[in-house]
Amino acid sequence: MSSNDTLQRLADVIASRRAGDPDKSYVARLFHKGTDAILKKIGEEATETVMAAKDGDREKIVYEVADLWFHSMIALAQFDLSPADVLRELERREGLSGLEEFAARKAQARDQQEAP
Ligand SMILES: N=c1c2ncn([C@@H]3O[C@H](COP(=O)(O)OP(=O)(O)OP(=O)(O)O)[C@@H](O)[C@H]3O)c2ncn1[C@@H]1O[C@H](COP(=O)(O)O)[C@@H](O)[C@H]1O
Repeated sequence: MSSNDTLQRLADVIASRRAGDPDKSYVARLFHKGTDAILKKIGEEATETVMAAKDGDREKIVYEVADLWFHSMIALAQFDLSPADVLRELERREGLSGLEEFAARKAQARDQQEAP
């Protein structure tokens, strides 16, 4: 079983919770609270990830990144997106050096500024 399958299975459960009962499901409750509440959780989980990493606690890093991915997936669903969309973007970037991509973006911005 691939990790893509795991992400997609979780995405399916998350999608099924959009019409769920907020009293019976954590995900349904978060959807019910709305976008700001979802984004707040992402901020919290990102901070907790940073703190775990600063402590060098490998087990905690995995735990917090799982929380971060999970809440990011709820945000994706909130905007009708899925892990497949993110994986496609990562695949598009495959083999493209981050430094080259950065330089290309800078050059493009410069060209746009200089255009009459
Ligand atoms: N992967 C997860 C998952 N990861 C984390 N969490 C919940 O996310 C919350 C994380 O919040 P915190 O760490 O901040 O802990 P907290 O103190 O409970 O939250 P706050 O009071 O601080 O807001 C906890 O309540 C966790 O239980 C998750 N809840 C659900 N899932 C998956 O989603 C599925 C659907 O869940 P329900 O919608 O609850 O049925 C489950 O079967 C799981 O597969």
